[in-house]
Amino acid sequence: MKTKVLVTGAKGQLGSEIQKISGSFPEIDFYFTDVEELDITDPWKVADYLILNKPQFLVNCAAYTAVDKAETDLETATLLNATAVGILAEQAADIGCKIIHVSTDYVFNGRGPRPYREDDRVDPRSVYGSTKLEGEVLCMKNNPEYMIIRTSWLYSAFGTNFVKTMVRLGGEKTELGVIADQIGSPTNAADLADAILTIISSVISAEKQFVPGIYHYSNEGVASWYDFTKAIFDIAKINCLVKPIASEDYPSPVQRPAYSVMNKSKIKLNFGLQIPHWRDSLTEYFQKRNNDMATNQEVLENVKLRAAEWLTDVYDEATKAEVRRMLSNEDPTELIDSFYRDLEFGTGGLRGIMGAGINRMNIYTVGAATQGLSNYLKKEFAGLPEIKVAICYDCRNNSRLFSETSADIFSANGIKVFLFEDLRPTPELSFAIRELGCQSGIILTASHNPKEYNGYKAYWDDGSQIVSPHDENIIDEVLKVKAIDIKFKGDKSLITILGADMDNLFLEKVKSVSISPEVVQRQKDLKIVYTPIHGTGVRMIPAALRAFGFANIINVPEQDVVSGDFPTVVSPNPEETAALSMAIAKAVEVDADVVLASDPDADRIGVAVKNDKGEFVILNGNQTALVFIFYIISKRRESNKLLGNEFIVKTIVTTELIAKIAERNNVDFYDVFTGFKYIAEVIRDLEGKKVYIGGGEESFGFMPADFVRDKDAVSSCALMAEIVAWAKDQGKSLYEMLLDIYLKYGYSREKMKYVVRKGKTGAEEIQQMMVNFRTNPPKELGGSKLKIVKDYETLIAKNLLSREETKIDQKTTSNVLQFFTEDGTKISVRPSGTEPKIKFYFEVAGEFTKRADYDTVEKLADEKIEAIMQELDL
Ligand SMILES: NC(=O)C1=CN([C@@H]2O[C@H](COP(=O)(O)OP(=O)(O)OC[C@H]3O[C@@H](n4cnc5c(N)ncnc54)[C@H](OP(=O)(O)O)[C@@H]3O)[C@@H](O)[C@H]2O)C=CC1
Ligand SMILES: Cc1cn([C@H]2C[C@H](O)[C@@H](COP(=O)(O)OP(=O)(O)O[C@H]3O[C@@H](C)C(=O)[C@@H](O)[C@H]3O)O2)c(=O)[nH]c1=O
Repeated sequence: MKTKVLVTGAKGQLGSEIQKISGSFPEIDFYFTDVEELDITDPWKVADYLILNKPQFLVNCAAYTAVDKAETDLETATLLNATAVGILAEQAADIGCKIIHVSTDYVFNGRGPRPYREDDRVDPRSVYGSTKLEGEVLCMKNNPEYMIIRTSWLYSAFGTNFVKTMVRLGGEKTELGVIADQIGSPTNAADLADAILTIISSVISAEKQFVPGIYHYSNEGVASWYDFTKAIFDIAKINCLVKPIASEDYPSPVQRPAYSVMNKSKIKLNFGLQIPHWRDSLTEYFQKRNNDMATNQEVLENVKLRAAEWLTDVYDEATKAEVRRMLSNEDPTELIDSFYRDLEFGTGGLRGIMGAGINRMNIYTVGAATQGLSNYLKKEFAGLPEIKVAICYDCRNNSRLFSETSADIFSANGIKVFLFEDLRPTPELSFAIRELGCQSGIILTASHNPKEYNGYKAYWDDGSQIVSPHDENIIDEVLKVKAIDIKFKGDKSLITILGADMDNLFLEKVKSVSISPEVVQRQKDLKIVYTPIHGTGVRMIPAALRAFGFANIINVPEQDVVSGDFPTVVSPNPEETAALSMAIAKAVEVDADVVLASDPDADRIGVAVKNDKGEFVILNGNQTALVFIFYIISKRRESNKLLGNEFIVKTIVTTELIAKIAERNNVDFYDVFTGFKYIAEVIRDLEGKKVYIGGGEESFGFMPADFVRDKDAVSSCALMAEIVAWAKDQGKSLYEMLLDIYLKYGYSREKMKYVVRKGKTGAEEIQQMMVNFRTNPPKELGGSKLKIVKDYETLIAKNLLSREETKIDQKTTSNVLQFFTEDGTKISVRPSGTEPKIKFYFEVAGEFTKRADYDTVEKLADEKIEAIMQELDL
């Protein structure tokens, strides 16, 4: 699970720099807020936000920084720099969240004879300085887990600051007087941002300790404002004469400290930081700025040309108006983002932010996808008298518009369309494709992405997402389509609306997933809290639970509201505690047996259960899959429903315990590449020969039956409730049952970590990492010898001890490497196909023989994973 870090004042200089580098800290889940999202002076909003999102760290970058203005605005400066800090610190402490608060050199009087140390006497000489000091005091008092980082003379590419003012004045004037008797250390906010995140990261990895206290951080070196200006003009090649002046020659409401150099030994020592000299950092600042400007100019010209094409009559008026607005906006960011590349139709379909432009989800990009798919279907199924597709959509904004547009386009191409009357879960689409004998189907959904996104997934005639060779072929067709080629004018006679009839057929099938109806009957009052997190699950999952026989389904009314804005959550992702927090609160209130959740398109499932301390904890994806497989096999065995021709499927990065359960029970099992389309492929290959009884992967997805050929949260929620009922029937909780599984089959702990490397150089770095792992695999991991290396690119498994090589049984190759050690550790490495990431999946075994040892065993396993991560330099 990632560590959650809340950043307040995130649109200021420092906050923006933190945002800019946040991608390099994949272990952190960032929550960026500024006054619109979280006004830190509002105690109620702060309390709600913290309780809902439960960050582990809070970095406060919000402040009143207008030094002169503060002199006549004591009230606001105090509220923001002092009172609000006290509130943040206190409320953070209430939820066990550490606070890193940023303060200033202006807390000193500026008469120091040597660089200020953290414990030197404070004596602010301005309202800004004294309110910041008050904030420090309240922060320390209200949260024992605090770090105060005092910095000085910040500048950055964002916001207004001394560097930007000087560049502007230098361009306007031929001569400038700048104070030479005030000495300090200019600080590039990018360096401070990096220092803060490095500190947090090293605390997360337990490499360093969070030692509460005050710390000083600025760039190395000393300068007067005059020296600083000279350097700015020098580096930026600005032709303006700088003259040194005295403080009294530059009258202002606040006389700035004469000397505010700070001693930084403490922060350097405690966290091993290397701090750049201010002059080097300033040079780098201008280099970056120049590079950005040059690239931006080139990109901008190109983007403007592409945007101009969207002003022709092929596009509707609303779209044209939107493009005109972007073109006339002084800030070109939105225009660039919307037009700098084509939104890619990949093997998983489309996914992107909604809006006008070639890199956005809109009726033209969706239209091109549908037109391309139509062209391919007509070639591929030319021999059929009729081609049929099913269309489904989720709760997202525009999902309905995009599905209706697609229905028109398919029908305009002579294809028969079955369109759901209203939102429905992804698994129901998969079912409907099979039930209606369609050749293809699409769903408009962006799964659990943020609300700005939408997406388009394409399915084949077996109800599975498209696989090779159709995926590449469809991509080729889509790439050929131009806006003018899209046939938007639908043929309504070819469009049939699907509704309750299909729902009933689907529910009948879902009901057949139940293995122990008698247990459900006995435990029909099981208290189940269920949340659809504003998505499609609300349509079918409570109905599925009732169809199984459960009668006590407790909802979270606020989250039953269907909405593409996901108003009660930051991210509608059922694997995140924040998304489940309302459901868990409800579960605590009613003392529920289980919390179930589904993501917006109801393909993925979240499960929370009470642990031995009575707290609700979320099962990870491996645990969920493990529980399902354990139950399915055990229960089938118990009721003589294992006939010998059954099989299960998991993905290669999913826990090996599942394989163990299958092996010990003589059930065939297959290991496939990540993605349910590969699980579906195995089912297709074994159709009529063997019986599929379940399959899943670590990504919180499970597929209990083959009438759906994708992740299915509808059947999964109902079956998970049955499992909880089964455990309860034996006087156990699901948590206890999970521990039983570990006791019987062995304990393993899993974790995933990804490393982000952006841009062209990042992609090269990721490739290089894979090359290094291939040519020079680690000899030992976590104190145990490496035994087997599986390379899915060559499909060869090497036993390093016996030197034996065996072939891996997979239909295609994939850029994945796996390391297995003698003591049962498995590490899988694979670059993401769609994002600038390389993913590492860890699984370590543990010695677990007594329930009472569980916490210790888990802790040891976590430590082992951390140690391996360090060995791999992650
Ligand atoms: N700038 C400097 O030279 C130095 C700054 N510092 C300290 O470093 C920290 C970061 O400074 P810097 O990035 O320059 O500050 P900025 O002024 O650039 O950013 C502060 C941010 O806080 C936001 N904000 C204002 N009111 C609220 C509110 N009620 N709730 C939430 N956010 C709010 C501001 O929004 P809006 O702009 O809309 O008001 C702004 O985006 C501060 O603590 C500052 O005191 C220390 C030494 C030097
Ligand atoms: C524009 C200008 C400023 N100056 C002087 C005035 C002042 O003493 C000094 C810096 O001016 P500024 O107003 O940019 O600096 P100021 O806003 O005081 O900067 C401070 O901001 C707060 C938030 C902090 O915490 C401090 O560390 C410090 O960075 O430069 C000149 O001498 N000539 C000029 O033309």
